[in-house]
Amino acid sequence: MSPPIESHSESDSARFKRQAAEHAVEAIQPGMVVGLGSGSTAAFVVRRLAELRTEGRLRDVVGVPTSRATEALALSLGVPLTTLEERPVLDLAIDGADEVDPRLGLIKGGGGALLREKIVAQASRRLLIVVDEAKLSPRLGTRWPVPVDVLPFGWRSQVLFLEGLGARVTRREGPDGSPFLTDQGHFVLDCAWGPLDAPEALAERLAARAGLVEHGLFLGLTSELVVAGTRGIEVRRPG
Ligand SMILES: O=C(CO)[C@H](O)[C@H](O)COP(=O)(O)O
Repeated sequence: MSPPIESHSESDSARFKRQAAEHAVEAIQPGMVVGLGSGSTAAFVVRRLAELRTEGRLRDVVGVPTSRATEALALSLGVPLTTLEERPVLDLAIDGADEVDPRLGLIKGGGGALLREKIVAQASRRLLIVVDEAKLSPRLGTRWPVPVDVLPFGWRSQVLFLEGLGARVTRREGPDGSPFLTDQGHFVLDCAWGPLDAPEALAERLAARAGLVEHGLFLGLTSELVVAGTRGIEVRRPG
C-alpha cells in the first residue's frame, strides 16, 4: 500500500529537521550562551555548532544542555558547556517540539526532558523552535498527548486527578517495560485529551497541582519558529 500523500519518508523528516536546525544555528553570535534542546532535531543543532567550531567559528560559544543525552552528545563533539548556576541568563535557546499550533504554542516532552527544557527556555532571552513541517497542527493535542512530569510519590493520585480533568493517562515506560524515569528521576504521564480548546486554562490547572512537577504545554514562550518542509524553510514569529 502506498503511504498517504502528506506523509514523509524517514529520510525526508530527518532532512527537514537538519535544515531547520542548521538555519537556526545562524542566529548564534560569538560569545553567546546558548540553551541546547533535546531530541533528534536539537541534536542537529549541537552537531552544526560542533562543525562551526571545527571551522574556527563560534569557538567562544558555550551551551547549557537540557538533558543528559544532549550533554553527552555535546561533550563527545567538543562543544563547551556551562550550567545555569554559572550563567543563569541565556542569550538564546534552540529546541525542538512535538507539536506546534498556529500561535506557536507547543507540546514538548516526547523525549521526557520537558522540565529542564522549560527551565532553560524561561531562562533564555530568545527561544527558537526548530521543527519539520509534520509537527504543525491546527490545535495542540491533535497529534500528541501532553506529557506531564510527576514525582513518583503519589503518582497514582495524579493519574486520578488527570483522569478527572478528562485525560486518558498512560504512564510512560522504557523499552524493558519498567517506568521511564526522567533525568530527575520522575515519571512521565502521557495525557491524551484530544485537540485542546483552551490550553492556557488547562496549563493553569496543571500548574496548581502539587506533585505535578511540570507539563509539556509551552505557551507564550516561542520567540521564533523555524519550520522546514517540502516548500523550503520558513521562519514564523508570534502574531
Ligand atoms: O521535547 C522534546 C524532548 O523532551 C523534543 O524537543 C521533542 O520530543 C521533539 O523531538 P524530535 O526533534 O526528536 O522530533
